[in-house]
Amino acid sequence: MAAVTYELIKKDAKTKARRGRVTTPHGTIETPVFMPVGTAATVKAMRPEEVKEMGAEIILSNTYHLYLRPGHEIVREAGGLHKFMNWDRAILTDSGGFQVFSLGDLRKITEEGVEFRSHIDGSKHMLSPEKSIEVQTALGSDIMMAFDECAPYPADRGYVKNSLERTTRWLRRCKEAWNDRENQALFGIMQGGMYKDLRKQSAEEIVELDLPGYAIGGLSVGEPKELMCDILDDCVDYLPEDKPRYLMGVGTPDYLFEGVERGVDMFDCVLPTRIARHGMAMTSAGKVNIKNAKYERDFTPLDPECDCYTCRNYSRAYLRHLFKSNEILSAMLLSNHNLHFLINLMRQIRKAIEEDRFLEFKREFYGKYGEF
Ligand SMILES: CNc1nc2c(CC[C@H]3O[C@@H](OC)[C@H](O)[C@@H]3OC)c3nc(N)[nH]c(=O)c3cc2[nH]1
Ligand SMILES: [Zn+2]
Repeated sequence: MAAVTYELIKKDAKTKARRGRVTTPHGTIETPVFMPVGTAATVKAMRPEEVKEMGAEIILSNTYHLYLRPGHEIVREAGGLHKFMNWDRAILTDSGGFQVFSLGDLRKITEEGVEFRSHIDGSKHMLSPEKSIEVQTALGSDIMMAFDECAPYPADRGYVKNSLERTTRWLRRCKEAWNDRENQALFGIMQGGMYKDLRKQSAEEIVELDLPGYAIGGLSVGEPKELMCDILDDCVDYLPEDKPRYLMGVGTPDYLFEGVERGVDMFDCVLPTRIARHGMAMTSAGKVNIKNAKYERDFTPLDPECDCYTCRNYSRAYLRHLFKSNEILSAMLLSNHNLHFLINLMRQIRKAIEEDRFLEFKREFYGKYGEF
């Protein structure tokens, strides 16, 4: 029995949006889904009970960060990531490919893998397909991402073609190193930059390996939104209909709608918790910078349409006070709200697809949310 399976429940009548369910060894995931990011084995400022209470069925963590600190052997000795971080639902781990290119002090890419210096202490390391799978096996995540190169944007066609072909060779090596297939799934990652023919080539090469799920990588890397949507218009369809499709690093509400509309099932983004720590909230009436002086005597909830713990118990004036006073509770309360907001938005999107009113819901949301 494969570790991860996908069931298509309903397709939207007017768009490629689809409602589905992913089954994993640590429970099922209703899709489309927004996955909270827990890079260093914690969803920042949140206790697992709170993340569970808001309805999250899967969270993400990161090979690059956990390999460098505390080290995957320590997590293995702790009984794996689920035990270590007290999270008994599903976990997806990224392979480290993206972080090596965006965080580490990049030394060089070879056919073998990538040599880099740790962003923590400058020590030298090598991540390869085999090493990435070894680390993710030690972490015990339900879904392991293949070790890939996320091509930079912009990048010329020749570079992108060579890079995607190496990523495919790395994926074959990841599949060779993938052993516990009953308990851990391996997802391939499509690359190909902003070149539709290269996206098709990458998709054909990775789908040939018949993996349990596939991600669309190499996007949300600084390209204009229109360009990302244009690429997605075609490349989602290059992936099989009976497997989950994960768009990596996406995103804010508008990007979630655009991705769902084009048939994407899974999303992740660090923004909800990252902007929360700077006092920026996502609300049904658009973004709110709670540090703004206009909230000094505003004793109404952050978002009157939100039923999260923060909106039920605290006022904007109090949240502003916490941020102005640099209180730790500020990050906790606003992270809770922002995650709840996105998880709740996906719940409403799933319901809209079930009721064949996805486009109407999207228009209604855009009308209220204002500028993104
Ligand atoms: C933000 N835009 C973006 N993120 C991306 C990530 C990291 C997500 C991962 O990195 C962390 O957030 C930066 C999250 O923890 C997430 O974990 C899975 C990608 N990872 C891989 N392996 N390949 C890609 O092509 C890729 C593209 C991305 N575009
Ligand atoms: Zn709220």
